Amino acid sequence: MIKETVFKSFDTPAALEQQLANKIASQLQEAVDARGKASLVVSGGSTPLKLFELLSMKSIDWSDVYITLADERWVDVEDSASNERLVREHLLQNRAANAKFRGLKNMFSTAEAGADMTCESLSNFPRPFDVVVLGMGNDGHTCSWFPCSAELNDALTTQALCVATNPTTAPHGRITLSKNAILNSRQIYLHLVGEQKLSVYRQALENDDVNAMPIRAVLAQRKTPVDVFWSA
Ligand SMILES: O=C1O[C@H](COP(=O)(O)O)[C@@H](O)[C@H](O)[C@H]1O
Repeated sequence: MIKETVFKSFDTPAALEQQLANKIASQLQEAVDARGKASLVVSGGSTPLKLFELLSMKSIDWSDVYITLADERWVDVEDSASNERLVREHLLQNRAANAKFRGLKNMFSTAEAGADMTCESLSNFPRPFDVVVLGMGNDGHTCSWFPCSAELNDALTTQALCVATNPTTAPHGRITLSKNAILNSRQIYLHLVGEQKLSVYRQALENDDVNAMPIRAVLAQRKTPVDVFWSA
């Protein structure tokens, strides 16, 4: 059984997004005030779009904020499946247009071939990350740590910043930040919407088998605070 830490429940996605955007913005600004720069790691998928839009309108020193992704599908950055495209269209706009974004995809034809360059490009990114926003799939994956992928163990154990993965139950080769990279952060938020995600989350708390549900690698650790934000 994994002991739950902070779980915040909201009646609507809009109420959640409002509060989470406020928290993230104030933590980023505090980081800028304390250290001159801040770093934010965001996830892709369908859940965070409205959050991105709210965040993009916050009045903080965006030119001192560095943003990257928790994972990326190895597709063209214009592709509808690209997480970078989502970030460019929904987050790097309004006031946040001044943020410094570093994507994970590069010119190599596969994630395996491009992984070293992606790790290298993140090597001088401000760390520990100030804020990491994770999502979770209905199979218990987070980032691109898929239960089905042969590279899961590598993603959960390597000291490298990122790893190429090839999920068999989801489309596209991918690049993902490693567990060590994700946990080297000051605050992690897990952003969940809907009853199905709640039920998957509750199931994840039942035991600590990370191979079955990789989100457990985040939920079971106590090194980095994890606040779960869930809305109906
Ligand atoms: O494949 C992915 O899925 C998860 C969850 O996505 P959602 O559509 O259910 O919000 C996401 O967190 C991850 O970044 C993405 O690449």
